[in-house]
Amino acid sequence: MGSLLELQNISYWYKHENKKVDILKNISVSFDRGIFYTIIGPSGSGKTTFLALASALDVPKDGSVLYEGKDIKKIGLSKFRNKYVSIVFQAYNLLPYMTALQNVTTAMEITGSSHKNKKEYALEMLAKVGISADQARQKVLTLSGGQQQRVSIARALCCDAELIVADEPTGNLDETTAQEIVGILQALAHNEGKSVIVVTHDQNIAQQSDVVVKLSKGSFTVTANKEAVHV
Ligand SMILES: Nc1ncnc2c1ncn2[C@@H]1O[C@H](COP(=O)(O)OP(=O)(O)OP(=O)(O)O)[C@@H](O)[C@H]1O
Repeated sequence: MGSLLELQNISYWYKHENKKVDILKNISVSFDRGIFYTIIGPSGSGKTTFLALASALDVPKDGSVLYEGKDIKKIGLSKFRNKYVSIVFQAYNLLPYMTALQNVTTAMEITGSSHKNKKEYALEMLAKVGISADQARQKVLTLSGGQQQRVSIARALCCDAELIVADEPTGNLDETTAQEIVGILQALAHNEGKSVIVVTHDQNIAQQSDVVVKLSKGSFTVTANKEAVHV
């Protein structure tokens, strides 16, 4: 089976005072199901830009992004964003005055989820990431940072995308809670066959991932932490 997501000869640059500033130069990386990837690199190395291209929040200046071998432009960028990829943000991006459950069911409605009983499925996804039925009925404002990030992961799961991308998902959390969130993301890859791509500054998280993509000065290196993983 081919890769789930493939970035082919991707380049990205910004224009700054009429000069071209290269951020990513001719990068090719593939992402497979069942693998937990981390993207690391110094501040400004283009990690967030990379994730934005992988999740169609932006388009590369050069090169293409393929999903199951098909150019995501052909799939349609908004359809790809809605149906094929789920994004977890550092700042959770939940609707604060809604309950955890409403946050998840609202996302299911927006993405046109085909689940018949949305509430039941949302509760199941929330339970999977450690949010009880009681907590699910609380306004997210009243939940801790770690609980809010769990809710945002449950929201990411509810649209059944095989590809989950996360930008510094543990950036606002203490070490213990961060480790729990990493455990959840790891389990999604290893037990549920998702392709999980996490941008992080944290070396400890990178060490726990299966494959590390390191960005530096526009170029990149890919290292497998596990011998069984081909890169
Ligand atoms: N809209 C923009 N216009 C010009 N330059 C930009 C723009 N957005 C980002 N950049 C620059 O592109 C570079 C890469 O940014 P990016 O956010 O992808 O890096 P990063 O590795 O995620 O950084 P950090 O770890 O600090 O979040 C940075 O130098 C940033 O200043």
